[in-house]
Amino acid sequence: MALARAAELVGAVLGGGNLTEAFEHMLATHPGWPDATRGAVRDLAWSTLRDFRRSGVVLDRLLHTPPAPAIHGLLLVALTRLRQRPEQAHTVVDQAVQAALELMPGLKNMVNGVLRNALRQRDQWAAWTEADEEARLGFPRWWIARLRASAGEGWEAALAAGNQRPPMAIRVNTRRTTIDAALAGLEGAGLVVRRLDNDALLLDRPVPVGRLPGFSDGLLSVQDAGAQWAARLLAPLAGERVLDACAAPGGKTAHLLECADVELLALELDSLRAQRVDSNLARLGLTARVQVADCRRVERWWDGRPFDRILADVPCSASGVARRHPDIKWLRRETDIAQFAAQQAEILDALWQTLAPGGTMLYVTCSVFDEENAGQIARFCALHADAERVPVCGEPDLKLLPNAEHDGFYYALLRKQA
Ligand SMILES: C[S@@+](CC[C@H](N)C(=O)[O-])C[C@H]1O[C@@H](n2cnc3c(N)ncnc32)[C@H](O)[C@@H]1O
Repeated sequence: MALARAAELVGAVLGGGNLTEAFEHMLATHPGWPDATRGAVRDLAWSTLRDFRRSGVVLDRLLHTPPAPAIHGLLLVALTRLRQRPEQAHTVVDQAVQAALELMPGLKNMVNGVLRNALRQRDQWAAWTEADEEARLGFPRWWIARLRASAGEGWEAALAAGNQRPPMAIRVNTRRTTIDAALAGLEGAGLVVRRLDNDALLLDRPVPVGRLPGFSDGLLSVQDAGAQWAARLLAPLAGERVLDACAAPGGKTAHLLECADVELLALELDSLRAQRVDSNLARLGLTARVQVADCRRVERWWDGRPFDRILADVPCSASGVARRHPDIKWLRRETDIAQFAAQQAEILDALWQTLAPGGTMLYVTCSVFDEENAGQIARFCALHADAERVPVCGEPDLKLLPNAEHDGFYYALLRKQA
């Protein structure tokens, strides 16, 4: 059953769909699924898509043309499973044939034949993978080239980390508890936790949020450790006017409000996503004004009172979080990067007008590509003579590449001359 449902999800992505949306839709149509089923389907679909091209190179040897997305998805899922559980080969093939019967009965024999053929050539898989850069590194060729150019010598480790299951980190709501008390609570619940430099609490392995003591009472949130730099770096002070220009789902909005009593305006373009900001804040006992707006259309939302601090957590390629959203590897095109960069430039230029002289703006992406990061900030500073760079952790900017502790992020801090 898990195989057929995961195949549908992978097939949806092969057809150009969004993985998270497809999964949410599937859960909505199967409300009775136990946690174990949800987890199994998710794990299989996500790991298949994370293994970009590894199963694809095997299929390329066995099929001249790719079949319909659902069956193509099924073959990729089954090959991924065969790599994960070689000792269960016959069970996996039988399950795949059952899944084919359900998805496209006419292709049952083809699925059986391809998988048995693949198994007969299993000792070749490693060599086929090794000979194909995309399969060996698990990312599209253009992505590898860009990361190599942007990240220096850390590029290969960043790709390897980007193929792993992501870590899980906790943010403590310091309005309701202390870091020490939260740490003790997590350890008391049998979890192994490490406190990082920015007070993010890193779990040794992901757990369902239901296992986090105090989650429903708003003591804790799940937020990647890399994302927990934003509020620290922007460092708002009590009484300041703060703009969070691209806010949903509201992780950083909440963190800013946990740090200081500020007057915060949270803007979000997508009205459905804006509701998630409201619900996150409600769980944590925090308040802000949440407004659905395009932050670039300043004349539509700004009352003319300048902000002391602005968080610009802009839309981006999300190349730093691909292990959480592995459909990105399959769906992004290299030409998308210039489009994101153009959109980011518009956002930065628009928001700058609303920043008070002497105020600071934090630019954030979860991208690992220079064009969206340091290149974007260099462009901005060249155009705005009143912008000065503020060092971040002693460096011009903070470039976090994905690793075992955090996802990939970019941070740059700008001050408007007084
Ligand atoms: C990287 S996400 C923000 C994540 C969020 N800051 C957090 O930590 O939870 C970018 C968000 O910006 C929104 N967005 C994109 N373009 C926008 C625009 N022009 N104005 C306002 N929001 C925008 C997207 O819908 C998306 O929710």
